[in-house]
Amino acid sequence: MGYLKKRIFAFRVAFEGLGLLFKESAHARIHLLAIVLVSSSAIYLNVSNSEWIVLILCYGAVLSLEAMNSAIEYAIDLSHPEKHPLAKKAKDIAAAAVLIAAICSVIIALIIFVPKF
Ligand SMILES: Nc1ncnc2c1ncn2[C@@H]1O[C@H](COP(=O)(O)OP(=O)(O)OP(=O)(O)O)[C@@H](O)[C@H]1O
Repeated sequence: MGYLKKRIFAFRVAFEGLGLLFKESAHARIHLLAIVLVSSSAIYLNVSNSEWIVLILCYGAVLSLEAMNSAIEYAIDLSHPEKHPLAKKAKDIAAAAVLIAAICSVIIALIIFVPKF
């Protein structure tokens, strides 16, 4: 496979992964709904460019960590389908990463939106 074909293939599988994420993870779909609702409010309340940049960084952080969380869950289920305390730790800590980003995003959204009311 040539260099360009390899790069195009890598993009294609990454987009396939994105499709899988929203197909298989209810949490990812909930995050997407939250993004649509927050963005609609941001348009309605005419937030500034810098506020948009912070919101988009939050969207990226939450969705990326949700994708990593799902990938870690699949990797653990593949490598160790039986119950194991380390599998539990790995999955719980991966879920905590999403939670941290989500809590920070809610605080940021409050800082941006509350003064506008
Ligand atoms: N192999 C395992 N050994 C021990 N505990 C596990 C194991 N698999 C899952 N668990 C526990 O069950 C919880 C839920 O795991 P699961 O893989 O079902 O993810 P989930 O949170 O339901 O994510 P999703 O909704 O995206 O499927 C984990 O956070 C962990 O506490």
